[in-house]
Amino acid sequence: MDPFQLEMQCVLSTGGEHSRKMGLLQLLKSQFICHLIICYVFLVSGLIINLLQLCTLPLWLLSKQLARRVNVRLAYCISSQMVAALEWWSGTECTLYTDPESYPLYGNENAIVVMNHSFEIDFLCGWTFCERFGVLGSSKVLAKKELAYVPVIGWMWYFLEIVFCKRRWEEDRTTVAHSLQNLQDYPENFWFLLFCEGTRLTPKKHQVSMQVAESKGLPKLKYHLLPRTKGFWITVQNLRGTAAAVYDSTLNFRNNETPTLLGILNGKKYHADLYVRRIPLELIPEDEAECAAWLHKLYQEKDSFQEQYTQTGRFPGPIVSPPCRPWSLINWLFWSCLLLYPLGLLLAQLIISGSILTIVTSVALCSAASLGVRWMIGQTEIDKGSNYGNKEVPLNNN
Ligand SMILES: CCCCC/C=C\C/C=C\CCCCCCCC(=O)SCCNC(=O)CCNC(=O)[C@H](O)C(C)(C)COP(=O)(O)OP(=O)(O)OC[C@H]1O[C@@H](n2cnc3c(N)ncnc32)[C@H](O)[C@@H]1OP(=O)(O)O
Ligand SMILES: CCCCCCCCCCCCCCCCCC(=O)OC[C@@H](O)COP(=O)(O)O
Repeated sequence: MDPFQLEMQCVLSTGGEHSRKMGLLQLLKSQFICHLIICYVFLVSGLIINLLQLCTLPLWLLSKQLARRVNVRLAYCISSQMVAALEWWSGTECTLYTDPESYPLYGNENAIVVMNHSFEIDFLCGWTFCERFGVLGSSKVLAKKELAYVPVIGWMWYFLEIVFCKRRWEEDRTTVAHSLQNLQDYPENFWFLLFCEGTRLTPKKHQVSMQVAESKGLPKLKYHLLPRTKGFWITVQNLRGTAAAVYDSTLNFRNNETPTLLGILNGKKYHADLYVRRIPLELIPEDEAECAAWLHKLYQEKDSFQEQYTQTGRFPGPIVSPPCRPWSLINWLFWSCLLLYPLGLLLAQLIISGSILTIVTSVALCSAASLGVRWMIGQTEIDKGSNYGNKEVPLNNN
C-alpha cells in the first residue's frame, strides 16, 4: 500500500472512529432518560425560581430598582437553561451578519428588536444572542396574553414586567402603552422583541395576509406576513428616549432546516443565520401613518434579504459573530448538581421502601410532570398555533 493510500486509510479510519463517537453521542442525546433529566432540572429549578421571584414582592415596596435587578438575575437562571440546551446540548450554530460599526453598541443600549416570526425556535435564537451580548436576563417581548399562564416561563415574565397583549387593538392600545411606559426607568439594558407579523407564518395565514395586502394596494411579501403596524407604532412612540435604536433582525436556517424545540432536546444540530441592521430611532417617523408606511417598507426589505438568502445561502454584509459564553452551561450544571442529588436519594428510598403505593404515586407524579412539560413544549409548535390571522377580520378569540 503506497503512502498516499496509507494516509487516506488513516484519515478514513480516524474519520470512521470520529464518526462512530459522534454517532454514539447522538444516540445518547436521543435517549428519553436524558430528556427527563433536562426537563426535570428545568421544571423544578424554574418553579423554585418562580417562588423566589414571588418572595421579592415585598422588596418592590422598598426598592423597585433593586427588585428589578434581582429578578433579572433570577430570570437568567431559567432562560439560560434553554440557551444552554441550544448552544451546548444541540450544538446549534448561530451566525451573526451585521455592520462591524454597530457591533460595539449591542448589549450597551436599550433596543427594539423587530424579527420575522417563521420558526418554532426563533425566540431561542434571539435569546442566544441576548446571552452573548449580556442582556438575556432583562430581555423583553410583546407577547400574547396566553403565554402569561405557561408555568416557569410565563410566570417568570410577570416579574420581568413583560408586555402582554390580547391581539385586540381596542383593548391593547391602553394596556400596551402603559406597560411600555413602565419600562422607561428600567435599571438594566434590555432588548424589546417585537414579532410584527403577530403570529407564526403558515401557508394559510400567508394567503389571507396577502389578500389583505392586495386590498390595501401594498406589495405582496413572499417570506413574511403583512406586519401589524399599530403595535410597532405604539412601541416606538412609548420607548422613544428609552430605546436608542431598532435592531431589524432577519433570521433563517441553512439547508431549509425546520428546527423544533423537541429537535433541540434530542440534540439535533441546526444552523441559524441572523442578519441585524441597527436603525437609530430618530429615523423612524412619529406620525402613525408614516410609521406604518415605514414598517411596510422595512418588511419589503426583509423579504428581499430572505430572497437573497434563498438564492445564495448568505445575508448581506460581513459575519461578526459573538462567541459563546460559558455561563449558561455553568448555570445548568449548578442546578443539575443541586437537584439531581436529592432525586437520587429519593429514588434510592423508593426502591428500598418497596412500597407499591409510594412507587405508584411517584410514577403518577412523573407522568403528570412529563405531560405538563410536553404541553409547554407544545406552546412553541406552529401546528398547535392559534387561529389568529387565519381570517381577514380580527377574531374575538386569538
Ligand atoms: C438580536 C435578536 C435578539 C432578539 C431577542 C430579544 C428578546 C427575546 C425575548 C424574549 C423571547 C420571547 C419569546 C416569546 C415570543 C412570543 C411572541 C408572541 O406572543 S407574538 C404574538 C403577540 N405579538 C404581536 O401580536 C405583535 C404584533 N401585533 C401588533 O403589534 C398588533 O398591532 C396588536 C398591538 C397586537 C393589536 O392586534 P390587532 O390584531 O388588533 O392588530 P391590528 O389592529 O394591527 O390588526 C389589524 C390591522 O392589520 C391588518 N392585517 C394584516 N393582516 C391581517 C390579517 N390576516 N387579518 C386581519 N387584519 C390584518 C388589517 O388590515 C389592519 O390594518 P390597519 O392597521 O391598517 O387597520
Ligand atoms: C430545551 C431546554 C429545556 C426544555 C425543557 C422544557 C421546556 C419547556 C419550554 C416551554 C417554553 C415556552 C416558551 C414560550 C415561547 C413561545 C414562543 C412563541 O413563538 O409563541 C407563539 C406566539 O409568538 C404566536 O403564537 P401563534 O399565534 O403563532 O400560535
